[in-house]
Amino acid sequence: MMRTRPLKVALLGCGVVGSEVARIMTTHAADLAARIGAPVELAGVAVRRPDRVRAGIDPSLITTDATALVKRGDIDVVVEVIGGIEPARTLITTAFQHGASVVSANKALIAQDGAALHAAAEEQGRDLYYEAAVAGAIPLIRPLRESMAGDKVNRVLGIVNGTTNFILDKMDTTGAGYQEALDEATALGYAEADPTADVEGFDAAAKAAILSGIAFHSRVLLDDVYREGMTEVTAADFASAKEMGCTIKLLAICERAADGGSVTARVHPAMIPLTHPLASVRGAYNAVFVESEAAGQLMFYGPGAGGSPTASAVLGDLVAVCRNRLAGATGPGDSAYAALPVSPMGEVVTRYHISLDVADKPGVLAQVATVFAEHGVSIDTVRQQGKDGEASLVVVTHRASDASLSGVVEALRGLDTVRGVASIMRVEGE
Ligand SMILES: NC(=O)C1=CN([C@@H]2O[C@H](COP(=O)(O)OP(=O)(O)OC[C@H]3O[C@@H](n4cnc5c(N)ncnc54)[C@H](O)[C@@H]3O)[C@@H](O)[C@H]2O)C=CC1
Ligand SMILES: N[C@@H](CC=O)C(=O)O
Ligand code: NA
Repeated sequence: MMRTRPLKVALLGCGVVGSEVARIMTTHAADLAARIGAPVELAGVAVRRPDRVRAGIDPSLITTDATALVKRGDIDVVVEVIGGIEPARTLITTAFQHGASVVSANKALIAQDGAALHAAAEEQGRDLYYEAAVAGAIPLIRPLRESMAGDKVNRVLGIVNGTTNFILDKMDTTGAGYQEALDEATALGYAEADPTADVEGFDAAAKAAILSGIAFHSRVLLDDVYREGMTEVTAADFASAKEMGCTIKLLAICERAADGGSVTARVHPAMIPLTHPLASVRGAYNAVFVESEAAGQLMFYGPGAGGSPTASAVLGDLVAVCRNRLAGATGPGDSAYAALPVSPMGEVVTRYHISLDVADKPGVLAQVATVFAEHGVSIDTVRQQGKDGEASLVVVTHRASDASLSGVVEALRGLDTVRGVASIMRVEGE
């Protein structure tokens, strides 16, 4: 039966995502009410620039005082789409204290303060949902938290940042320059307020921390995630990748150690074979593989960024949280009981593609090969191209630990015949 008294929603932030949340709430009001069992009313919209024209939003709902809005006491759900750590963190905490549940898209905040925010929600008997925070529209948090709650996840691997995938895709397929592609991604609403978060891998690392925590029922913080961005990926790297039948993607990889006693989480560019499903993930799309003991391999794919796709995930959470409120219940909260430690990057084992500038003279190849052998790193293939006394040497290794590879690189830099290490890239997905 439909309840007549509406559930009241406060929207914090009305930018790329917030404006789409407001639009869908208005245009789909009747369907949302039918699905929830009560009307959902936009009761206030906190913005920074009140003079801006906001189509479809009653101007009387607009306020610049987000704190007063979350303190009103009659708000059932606060939707936080401001982004950043403060004032978002204080506003969410205040919302719980004043009886509201919270839906957020804020991966930076959840990765940093998720445990404290979950505790605040639990203390007040309220919900904290954030499906939009990881991989935009793709249902990933709830499948991991709920659908897979009876299974044992061993690995989560994928593309979780739309902006960088958009840029890398453009660089690879159209030869576009980095800045040009980034400007386009920003104009399309994919990039963070400060796109450094995207291109330097902080956004993907926040998502990897959230995913690892949920997948492995452990506390994984942003600082636990090894991070390399994609700003140093060059056209030459794409050319090398092509020669190997690969392309380059910024990947997030969260793994349980073989002995089950620890986990690792990392974000870095990697070469992947063109035949791998991740290679055909284009534009701002994301795709994530989840490997678990009972289910085997699952793939989640869809739009990872953009106002409307992200609003879809926010609205899904809003419906879930509203249903919980009507039932007088809360959804599943934080789960970190396994408390698995996070191992350092040195223990990660994978393959490497190393490009060296070397002197083009007899014995260099043997010298280089000896360095690899001395560090226990086995070589898969070597390709050499010589020109005017200089040569480039491309070495692809078998699986080796990151610590061993670092030892190799340091030793190579010490060789007179090695003029420079032009690039080092991990090779995944084989
Ligand atoms: N744009 C996207 O594709 C996605 C964004 N997200 C997340 O969603 C959140 C919002 O992102 P966007 O909408 O893209 O950002 P945006 O920058 O377009 O919108 C944020 C809005 O919040 C407003 N704001 C800032 N401080 C405020 C305050 N104290 N009170 C009221 N309003 C305030 C800003 O003026 C801006 O209009 C971020 O946490 C972001 O990481 C998550 C997934 C995808
Ligand atoms: N800036 C982010 C937005 C979605 O999370 C991205 O590009 O993926
Ligand atoms: Na999602």
